[in-house]
Amino acid sequence: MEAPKAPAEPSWPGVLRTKEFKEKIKSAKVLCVGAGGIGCELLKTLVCTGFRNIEVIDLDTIETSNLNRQFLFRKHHVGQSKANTAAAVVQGFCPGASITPYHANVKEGRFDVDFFRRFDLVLNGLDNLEARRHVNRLCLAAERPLVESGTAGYLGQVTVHIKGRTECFECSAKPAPKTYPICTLRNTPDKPIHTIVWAKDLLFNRLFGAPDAVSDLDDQAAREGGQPGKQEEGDKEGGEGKEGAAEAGEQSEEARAAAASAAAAAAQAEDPSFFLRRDGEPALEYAARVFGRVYTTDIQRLAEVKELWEKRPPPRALHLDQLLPPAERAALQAALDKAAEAGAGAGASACKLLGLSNASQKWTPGQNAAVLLLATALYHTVRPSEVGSAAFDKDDLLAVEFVTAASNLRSSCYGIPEQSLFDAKGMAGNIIHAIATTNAVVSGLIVTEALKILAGCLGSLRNTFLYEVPVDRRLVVPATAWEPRPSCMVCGKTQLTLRINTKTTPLSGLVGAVIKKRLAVNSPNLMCGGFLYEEGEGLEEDEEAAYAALLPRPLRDLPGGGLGHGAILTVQDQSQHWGVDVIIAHTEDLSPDDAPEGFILEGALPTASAPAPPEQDGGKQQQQEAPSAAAKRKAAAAVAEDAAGVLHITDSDDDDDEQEGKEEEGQQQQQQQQQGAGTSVAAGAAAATANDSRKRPLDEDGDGDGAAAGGGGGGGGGEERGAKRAKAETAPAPAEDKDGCIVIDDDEDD
Ligand SMILES: Nc1ncnc2c1ncn2[C@@H]1O[C@H](COP(=O)(O)OP(=O)(O)OP(=O)(O)O)[C@@H](O)[C@H]1O
Ligand SMILES: [Zn+2]
Repeated sequence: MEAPKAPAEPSWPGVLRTKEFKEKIKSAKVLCVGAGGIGCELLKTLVCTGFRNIEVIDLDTIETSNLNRQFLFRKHHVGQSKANTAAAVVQGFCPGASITPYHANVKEGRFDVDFFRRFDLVLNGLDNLEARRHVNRLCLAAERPLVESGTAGYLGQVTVHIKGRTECFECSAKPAPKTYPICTLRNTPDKPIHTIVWAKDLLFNRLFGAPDAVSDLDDQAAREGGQPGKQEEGDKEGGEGKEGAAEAGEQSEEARAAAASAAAAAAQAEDPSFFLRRDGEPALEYAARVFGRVYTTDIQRLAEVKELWEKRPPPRALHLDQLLPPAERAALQAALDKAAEAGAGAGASACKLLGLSNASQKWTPGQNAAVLLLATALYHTVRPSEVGSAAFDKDDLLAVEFVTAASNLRSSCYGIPEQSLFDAKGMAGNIIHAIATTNAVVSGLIVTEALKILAGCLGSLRNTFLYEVPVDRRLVVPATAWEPRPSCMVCGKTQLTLRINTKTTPLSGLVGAVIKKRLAVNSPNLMCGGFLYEEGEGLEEDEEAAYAALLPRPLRDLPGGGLGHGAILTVQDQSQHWGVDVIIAHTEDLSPDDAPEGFILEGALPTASAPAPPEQDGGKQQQQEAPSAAAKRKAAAAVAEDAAGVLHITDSDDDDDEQEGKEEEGQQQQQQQQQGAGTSVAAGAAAATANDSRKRPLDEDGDGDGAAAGGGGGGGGGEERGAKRAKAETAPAPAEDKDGCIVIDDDEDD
């Protein structure tokens, strides 16, 4: 008799019950990148599942604000390395495990392809695109499977990336950096986010940041008279401000012309040294001088540019003496002296000194002025070494106080509603308040997919999405893991086209905005004919100097024939084992609306134009995924199948219309909530900076699956993928327990 054919793959989830597989879990080597909200849950879930060889990388230290959800950390850990602490704590409750921590950036050279090859699985719990893209490239180079994850409030997702079998992380387009028209930020703000971005990116940097930190915003405005500028927010590296994206390109020609005259007027009056504290100048007097310039004279000058105010009221200047009479300013001096005596240092807080203890209560204009003055003076008095190099950090209380007060004062000039410290912090830091349960569910899903990979059950792999209100009655929606996209610039073969003005764009612009930010290249190596430019470890000093000297030169005037129209630039990154060819297309007619970043990169990439806020994308995605009634029935069964061993949240019977109506209503509300929320997941393809509880769902753009606006490159392909996501499969449902949960029978089968 012929022997029955062995199944190509072990059966899922049955394989979980075998002794061999349990041994396999025990000996598997796992790399976790990130020990934050998802990472803490993940480490715990891994050891509870039986994994015993884990290495974890995280560059950060523990903040008080992490403690509400990063449950491995306690108050006494604040300030310590997340990786080291997480490893020690997990080791504490699972002494049999070997947990190796690295308090480091995953982009460091030591985490190279050989490092990645040591692992069976790579699991990401990161919060920014740049690091995610870097890990993706290393996993491809090392041929190691990657399970990616992201959460934002109640939203979350887990995706599986196996070279040659499923999409790589970069097959789907990711969001382009959000842009705000600079003329709006500088001259005509009309939303709280505009004044917050102005306070954070312009005024904060101008007073406390590195000398070049603000030049992007200032120079560009002066040069171009209001061309939209980049605005990247979010995590350490990137993020997104929700309202900005939709605004890029809102400006009419007239508004731009008016902005040009305003910018020219401002540029004329501009003397950067004005904002520096003079020798011997008392800190509070300096702060008052800045106040007078920013909120009195600058506003008065702007109000006089008539063209700007044809369709809106002009701003009203503020006068410090009216807001803060001299007696009150004297009290500020006493508070400042007290802080200096106490050696307040990094913990200095203007609010504490002023008794403003309720972070949810809006301040009066006088209180805003007091906070602004005191925060500025505190920087100079108790944190002087940081002046000239500070960068805004949402976890730095003094920085948040300064930004809140500075933006509120500007808002009151323009009749924009002021914000509480709590809300301003959320907007400045692009915070979506993290939900511990979402992180826990996501970590469970990561481990589920990791187990399937380890077991070789590749046919059972799923990308899974968590929603805030049921989509088709489901909060957890699985989809078959998508195939790689042949045109992907990372795992496939594609050439990109870069439309850029090669006469006026310097090499520094190409390297910074295109190569590093847009392409997420870590250590660029650029070649074209006789032209060569390199960065990274191992360069001699004279080489570094020679390359640095090329940076200010316009592209087409570079040595070796230049980077003019038709040139093919080969971009390589040794640290990522990755490269791509970029065809240069010279163009002089890029409008700020079409190319807010000053260039257009085409190919298998998102375009920079009109990126949609993730919240909106989330909504669109849900709409697009709303399947037909037949698909719904299938989907219910698919959930049952896919949820085996994971979660089962909804029943599949009683298919009544009333319920459907409620769900639709719920979805609409969810979309509205997401679109209208005062906080946002940061976008920022390369930048990104989505800090926070600022969790980013990886598909925040949504355009990779044809759902979102601005998805460049593969429209048709995108739709197909969207359809795939919605596609459900049928299979017999495993038995449920009385709570509707499907549980794995954990009995030994021997
Ligand atoms: N390049 C990187 N290398 C190593 N770790 C990184 C890198 N980028 C981000 N991380 C880590 O990924 C983790 C992401 O976790 P999470 O999103 O919870 O952020 P968080 O900073 O802990 O939270 P919050 O932003 O709300 O304060 C962080 O601990 C962060 O330090
Ligand atoms: Zn790819």
